[in-house]
Amino acid sequence: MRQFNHAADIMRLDKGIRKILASTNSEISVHFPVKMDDGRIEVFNGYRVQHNNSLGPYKGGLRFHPTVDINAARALAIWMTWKSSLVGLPYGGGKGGVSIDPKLYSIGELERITRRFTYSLGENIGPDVDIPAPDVNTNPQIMAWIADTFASTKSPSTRMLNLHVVTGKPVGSGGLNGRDRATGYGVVASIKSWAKLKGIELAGKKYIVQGFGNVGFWASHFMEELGAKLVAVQDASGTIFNEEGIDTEKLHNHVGNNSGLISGYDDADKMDNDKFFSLDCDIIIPAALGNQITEANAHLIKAKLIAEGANGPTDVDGEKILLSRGIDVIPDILCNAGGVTGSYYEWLQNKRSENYHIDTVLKMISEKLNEAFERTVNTAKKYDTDWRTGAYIAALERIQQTYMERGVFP
Ligand SMILES: NC(=O)C1=CN([C@@H]2O[C@H](COP(=O)(O)OP(=O)(O)OC[C@H]3O[C@@H](n4cnc5c(N)ncnc54)[C@H](O)[C@@H]3O)[C@@H](O)[C@H]2O)C=CC1
Ligand SMILES: O=C(O)CCC(=O)C(=O)O
Repeated sequence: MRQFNHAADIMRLDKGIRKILASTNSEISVHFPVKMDDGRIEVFNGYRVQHNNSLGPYKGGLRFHPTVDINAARALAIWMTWKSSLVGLPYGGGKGGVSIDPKLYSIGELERITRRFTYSLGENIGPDVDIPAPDVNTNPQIMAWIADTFASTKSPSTRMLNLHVVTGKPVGSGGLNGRDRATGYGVVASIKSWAKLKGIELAGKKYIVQGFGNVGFWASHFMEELGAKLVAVQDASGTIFNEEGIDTEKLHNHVGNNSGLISGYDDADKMDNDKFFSLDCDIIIPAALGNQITEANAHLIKAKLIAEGANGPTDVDGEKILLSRGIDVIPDILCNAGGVTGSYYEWLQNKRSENYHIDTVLKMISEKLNEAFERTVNTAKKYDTDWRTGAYIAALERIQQTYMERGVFP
C-alpha cells in the first residue's frame, strides 16, 4: 500500500478510484477437511483474495506454504492487478493458497487437499471469473487436479469448456508449450532490456539467484545461454558458492533428485546464508519469497541490478537504500510478468481450441515484456521518479482510464 500510495500521489490518481483500489473486492477464506493416509481427518485453511476486476477476470497464482494467510494473499493479489495492467492483459488481480508445508504430505494427500480446496472455492473461480495458476510449491500437476475437479462439477456437455479455469496445466491437459519457463524467460528478457538501455554486455557478468524453483532455475538457464556466470544460489536448504560458475543444468538435475533442494550439491562450496546478498556480483535475481532485501542488508549489496523474479523481494526501506546507492531495480510487476503473460496465451489457446508452438509463445512474451519495460522507463522519466513508481503509474493509468470511460464502478 505504501508503494501504491506513493504512485497515486505523484500521478494524482482520481480520489474515487483511489478509494476503490485501496481495498480488495472480495476475500474468500475456506476451512476444509481432508482424510490423511492414516485415516485421520485434518482441517486446512485456504484463501483466495480478489482485488480488482475492472480490466477482466481475476488472475493470479496459488501458493502452498506455511506463510500463506489472508494478509499475504491480499498483498499478492494487489500486485497481480498492477502487473496485469502494466503488461496490457485483460485481467484483474487475485491470489491465494493453502497454509501448509507440502513436504509434510504424501502425493495422495496433496491431491486430496488440492481437490477439496478447489471444491470449497466453488463458483468463486471460473474461466471468466477468477483463474488461478502456479506459484510457490504449486506445479502443473496441481493445476491439472484443479482443472479436473472444477470441470467435474459441470454437466458432461460443458466439462471440456472449463479447462481454462486454471493455467500452468501440463501440456497434455491443455497447458501451454513454454508456460514452464515463461516467468524465468521474462526475467531475462527484462534484464536484456536493462543491459541494452545501459549499454552493458551480459556475457561474462556474474549473477546470483535466490530460489532455485521454477523461476530461479529458468532465469538461470536463460542467463547461462547469454554467457553470464551463476556464482551462488540460495534456497530453503542453504547457500552454495562457486567462483568458477555453477552449471545450471547439473544443479537442476541434482535438485530434481533431492526433494527440490540444492543441499548436498558437490560442485560448489557451502556458505553462510547471511553473506549471500553481499557477494561480489553484477546482478541479483531474487526468486523465492518476499521481504528479502531490507534496510538490514541493502547497504551491503555490490550488484548493479536487482531483477525481481519473486513478488515483493525488496521492501520499501531496502529499496530506498538501493536507489540512493545507484543500484537499479527492475520491479516485480514488470520483471516477473512473463508468467502471467504465458498464462494469458494458455487461456487464449484453450478458449480458441488452438495449440501454440513454443517459439511463437516465447516471441509473444518477449514482445509484451519489452513494451512494458519501455512503458515503465518512459513513465518514470515523465514523472521524474524511480522504475517501480513508473511501473505503478503506467498500470494505474490504464485502470483509471477504464473507470473513467465507463463512468460506472463495477
Ligand atoms: N511460478 C510462476 O510462474 C511465478 C512465480 N513468481 C514468484 O516467484 C517466486 C518463486 O516462485 P516459484 O519459482 O514458482 O516457486 P517454487 O516453489 O518453484 O520455488 C521456490 C524456491 O524458493 C526457495 N525458498 C523457499 N523459502 C526460502 C527461503 N527462506 N530462503 C531462500 N529460498 C527459499 C525454495 O527452496 C525454492 O527453491 C515467488 O515469489 C513467486 O510468487 C512470480 C511470477 C510468476
Ligand atoms: O500465471 C499467472 O496467472 C499468475 C502468476 C503469478 O502468480 C504471478 O505473476 O505472481
